[in-house]
Amino acid sequence: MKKQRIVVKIGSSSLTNDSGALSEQKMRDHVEALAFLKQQGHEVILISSGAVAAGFGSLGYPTRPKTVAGKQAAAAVGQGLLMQGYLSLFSEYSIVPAQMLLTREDFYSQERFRNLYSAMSELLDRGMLPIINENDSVSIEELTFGDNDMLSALVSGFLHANALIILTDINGLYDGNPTVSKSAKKYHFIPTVTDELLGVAGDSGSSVGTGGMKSKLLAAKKALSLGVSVFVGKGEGKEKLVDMLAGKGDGTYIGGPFQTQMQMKKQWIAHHSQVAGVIEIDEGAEKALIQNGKSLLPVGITTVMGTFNALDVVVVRNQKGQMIGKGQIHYSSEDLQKVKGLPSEQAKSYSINQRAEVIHRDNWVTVEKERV
Ligand SMILES: Nc1ncnc2c1ncn2[C@@H]1O[C@H](COP(=O)(O)OP(=O)(O)O)[C@@H](O)[C@H]1O
Ligand SMILES: N[C@@H](CCC(=O)OP(=O)(O)O)C(=O)O
Repeated sequence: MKKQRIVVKIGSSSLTNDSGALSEQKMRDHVEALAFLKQQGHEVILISSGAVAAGFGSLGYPTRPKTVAGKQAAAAVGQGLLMQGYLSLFSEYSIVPAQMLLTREDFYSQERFRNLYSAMSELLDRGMLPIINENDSVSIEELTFGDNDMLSALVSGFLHANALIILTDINGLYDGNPTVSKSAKKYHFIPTVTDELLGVAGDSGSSVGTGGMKSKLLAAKKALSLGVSVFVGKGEGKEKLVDMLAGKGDGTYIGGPFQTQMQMKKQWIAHHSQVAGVIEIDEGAEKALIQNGKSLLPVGITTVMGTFNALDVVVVRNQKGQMIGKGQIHYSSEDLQKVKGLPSEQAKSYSINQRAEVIHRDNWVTVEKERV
């Protein structure tokens, strides 16, 4: 099989024993399978939960803490224990893990996003095995991922992974929560994530997991939109991940292998950037952007709303007030107010790169029309 880039996410429930503490036996099983996958020549990125589960006992909590401070303290203790476990187990295969702790903000800023990409590429080029978790002990509550499902989807998208494997304590998605309904039936393959499927996916069944099957499906939906197919399930033994990759896994396959990959920058513009303002364009400019695949020029701009800097991302709407896309802009709002409606020759000295385009076609993403 051709060398592939595989992101594997392991949930807390698949790393802990009945009392909620880290299970060395479970970790050993995962590490053996990850090492085997890597030995087949694939690039492997691990998203591992388990920091809170690993740490709460040492802090004297009887169960997984519910408060933010409690979880952050537990993660601060547990992340070290988790990595200690991985370092020692991977050393048996001469694999060097590299810890990366991320927050949601790392996906908002293009500079951080770019840095993250370079660091990750360097690690992979040098044969390391990145192990990613949310930076729980510093994450601000409103900005947390909460569980690592969405984080794994975003990472697999921006790394253009060939597959995202989400390992959990259940062998896939059922048409009802199987811990509640014994007659629930398993889906082996779903081409896409519909609202109906989201309706049957419930919360976590365990005291250590967060988000349950619902958050896995939401993550799968995001991964599919970023061009990555997903598997959700469980397994045991050295060959479990290789089997999952080969379509022989015990779980649910979501999407297919033929999803198109968006360019990294467009992906960032479409899904991770924060919108800083709105501009309105005339009909000629709309046609040039949408139908002719051209860049947006100052002459087509009719209205500028909000305060933004050059290189921020803005929403573009048409004369009917419909959002038609998003793009990275080459003028600040102040300068765009001055040059809107002007010919390119007169406008270009105000742009960040002295070129006339307001949004270059390479930095433009068309979206389905919606009202803004
Ligand atoms: N429709 C469903 N199909 C399968 N599992 C479901 C469903 N609805 C809820 N669940 C629950 O989701 C749990 C897995 O999620 P979670 O506990 O968050 O795991 P993890 O720690 O791996 O992220 C399962 O153990 C199961 O109880
Ligand atoms: N970042 C947290 C993950 C929280 C969590 O429980 O996530 P998950 O088990 O993936 O549903 C940790 O390491 O404990």
